[in-house]
Amino acid sequence: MITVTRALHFDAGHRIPDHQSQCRNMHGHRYTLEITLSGPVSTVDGAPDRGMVLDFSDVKAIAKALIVDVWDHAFLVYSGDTVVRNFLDSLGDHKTVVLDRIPTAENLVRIAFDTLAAAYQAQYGDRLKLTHARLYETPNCWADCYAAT
Ligand SMILES: Nc1nc2c(c(=O)[nH]1)N=C([C@H](O)[C@H](O)COP(=O)(O)OP(=O)(O)OP(=O)(O)O)CN2
Ligand SMILES: [Zn+2]
Repeated sequence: MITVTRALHFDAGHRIPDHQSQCRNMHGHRYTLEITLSGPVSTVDGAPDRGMVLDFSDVKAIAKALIVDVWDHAFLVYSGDTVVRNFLDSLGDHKTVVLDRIPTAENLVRIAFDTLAAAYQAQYGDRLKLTHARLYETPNCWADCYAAT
């Protein structure tokens, strides 16, 4: 089995409301999301994806539509973070994404993985499997989510 990995980048704001240190402040990151799919390499004569598991641009298309375009230049806020939600609401036309969990790297990569696993499955069936997603919050800090085996 071969895997292919595509990296995508986006900028977003967040805060960790109960954090003991500086991450309780509203701040932003340039996130990197890495998507890894596994599957057989196409051997279909004349097929545009011959020799590929999946064209990198097709890996990108779904992740861009469902995660990057939704989170890019948004503020990712926990639904229970009432004070910040009220502030963001007061701004009117602001790109805010309300999440059902605190926007740590761990929770964000889980949301991304679950969203994308369902989408790749819907598009490509059992031919491909999302096996791994990695989300970098900073160049030094990231979280991984793996498919259940
Ligand atoms: N397990 C987690 N720990 C932390 C998370 C997280 O999502 N999961 N998030 C943060 C902060 O939001 C921030 O992203 C990390 O800041 P920091 O530790 O400062 O990361 P840097 O790469 O900038 O490290 P420096 O030492 O400042 O260079 C905190 N913890
Ligand atoms: Zn942060």
